[in-house]
Amino acid sequence: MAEPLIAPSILSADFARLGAEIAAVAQAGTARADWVHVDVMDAHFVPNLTLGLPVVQSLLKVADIPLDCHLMIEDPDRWAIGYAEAGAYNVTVHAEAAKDPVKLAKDLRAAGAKAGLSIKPGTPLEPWLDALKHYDTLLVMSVEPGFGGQSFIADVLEKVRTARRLVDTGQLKLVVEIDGGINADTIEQAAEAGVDCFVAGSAVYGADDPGQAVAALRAQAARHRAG
Ligand SMILES: O=C(CO)[C@H](O)[C@H](O)COP(=O)(O)O
Ligand SMILES: [Fe+2]
Repeated sequence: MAEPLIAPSILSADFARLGAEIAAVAQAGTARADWVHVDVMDAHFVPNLTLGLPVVQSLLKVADIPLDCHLMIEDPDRWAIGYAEAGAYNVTVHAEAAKDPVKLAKDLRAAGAKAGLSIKPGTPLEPWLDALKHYDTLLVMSVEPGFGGQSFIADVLEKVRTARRLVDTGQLKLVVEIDGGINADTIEQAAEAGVDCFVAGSAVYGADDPGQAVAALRAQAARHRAG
């Protein structure tokens, strides 16, 4: 299996210095993150409000690293395409909010982005397996979406194991990503279950040295990868 991917979430970064906070995990070397995770929340699909397309467009001008946009919004069928057209590397929409997930994935890919589908902790994987054939990433939420710094919900690892099996047997071709409560205490069980990409917000931006936290999490995940 390829090296684990680490995607720091800027939800826990200083919003007054987002460019510098991204640069802190984009230095060359082992401290460089693979993607930077951007949590877009609209105060409707989730109770919290963060940032939207104008901020992402500005970040894309200064960020020297792929942006992984996690859209926790109502009506992604209407709004997600803007993030792809702006140049986001991966655009993830929620299965619970998408009206036509297959068309959405095709549109995101046609606009040049990778397409991601996310499921909340209580959402089963099975109903989405056909749609996932059109997606590049599956984002398994391991906290209820809306806030950083919550505790990891280990029950979701069963969905990760199923997705890993389907990828390893060639039935799906996507990156298995996990989001919520990932830190030095939880990353090993997620790695053992078969996660490819680990989102970490508070564990990276709450650390004294965010780059060092990226390197440490990646090394820890690599030692515990499945397969
Ligand atoms: O999507 C999210 C919350 O809805 C965040 O990406 C996630 O919670 C990251 O923060 P932490 O690692 O602190 O849990
Ligand atoms: Fe997220």
